[in-house]
Amino acid sequence: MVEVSVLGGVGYAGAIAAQLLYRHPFFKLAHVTARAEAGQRLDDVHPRTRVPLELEIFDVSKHAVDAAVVAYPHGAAAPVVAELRAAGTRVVDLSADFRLRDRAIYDDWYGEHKAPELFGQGVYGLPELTRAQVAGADLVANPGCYPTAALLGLAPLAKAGVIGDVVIDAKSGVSGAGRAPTHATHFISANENVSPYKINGHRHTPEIEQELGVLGATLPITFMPHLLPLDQGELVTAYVTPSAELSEDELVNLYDDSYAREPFVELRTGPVGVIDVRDTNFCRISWVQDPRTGRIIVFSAIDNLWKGAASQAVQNLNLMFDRPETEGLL
Ligand SMILES: NC(=O)C1=CN([C@@H]2O[C@H](COP(=O)(O)OP(=O)(O)OC[C@H]3O[C@@H](n4cnc5c(N)ncnc54)[C@H](OP(=O)(O)O)[C@@H]3O)[C@@H](O)[C@H]2O)C=CC1
Ligand SMILES: CC(=O)N[C@@H](CCC(=O)OP(=O)(O)O)C(=O)O
Repeated sequence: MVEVSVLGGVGYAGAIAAQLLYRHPFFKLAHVTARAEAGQRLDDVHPRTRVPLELEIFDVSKHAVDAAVVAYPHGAAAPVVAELRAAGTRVVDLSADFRLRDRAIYDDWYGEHKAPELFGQGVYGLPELTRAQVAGADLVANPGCYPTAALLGLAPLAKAGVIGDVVIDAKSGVSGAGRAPTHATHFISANENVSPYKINGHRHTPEIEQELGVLGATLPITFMPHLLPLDQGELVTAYVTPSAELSEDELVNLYDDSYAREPFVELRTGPVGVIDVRDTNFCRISWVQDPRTGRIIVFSAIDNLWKGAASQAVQNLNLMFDRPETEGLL
């Protein structure tokens, strides 16, 4: 029995990670931590999780079990991940603290790194692209929600070296912003509204550029997020100007070669919607080619809290512990 602690279990992503691990046939959810709500049960704070465990204040001597899912905000995660790693615990970190490989870029977007000795040691945990590295990793950096959807949608084109230029239009439900409400995420601001945000630059831009670069597409991207009046769900529409002409058959082959055998990628024709992947680890992808401009328009839908965060963390844990990748997720 492999024991797992979930840190930050009252956050939106942490609560779902705990919910999935509590019912997982292989892992044992040993501890769920929180600060202000310690002493309460998780299912009192988040009834839908149906996890009757008492929330505990983090204590590395108790909570450094076989593995941990750290669901803290970036900045807060790094020092705790360092403590867990020093105790030998294998970690999936949901924050951005170990996703980037260029320290200057991290510091620019997030501020000074709080565990510099571990910087760059996280394996980027997008299993469809980095499965082999995740399997042997002790520290997995779970991707951001927008990068998950954008990279899965674009990877076949990036690997084929045919992205000349790309504009990524992205939309997310409000849970993407976490549990603490702000003026922008308050019901009164978000309801009946669709609005772009972080219009002068979003920190997922360098993350997407980094991972597209790993796939062979090194280029500056345009990325623009929007807030939707939904609780969960995320849709990316990527407008790709190809650097080479591609026939319909070639495009079909590129996407089939990448994803035909992927358990959590659903290739579709026609429009995709976030409701179709709600509360699942699936990413639904479709594309069209505009015959007038030649642009390839790729659609990619995920649940930001699931494939964009918590269920992807469990997919990564499955790989790290040599379990069937879909265990506890279908
Ligand atoms: N929401 C999403 O769609 C996605 C989130 N992520 C990432 O996952 C992580 C968790 O996100 P999410 O669940 O949305 O966030 P939330 O804000 O909902 O939850 C974060 C939790 O972390 C705890 N926390 C906050 N600050 C600190 C701190 N300084 N020290 C210790 N604990 C702290 C809080 O617990 P307490 O209340 O007990 O203090 C809080 O409940 C973040 O890094 C986020 O960027 C990644 C992809 C998608
Ligand atoms: C709607 C909304 O606000 N979404 C969040 C993305 C959440 C996410 O993926 O977070 P990290 O990369 O920080 O882990 C945002 O745009 O900041």
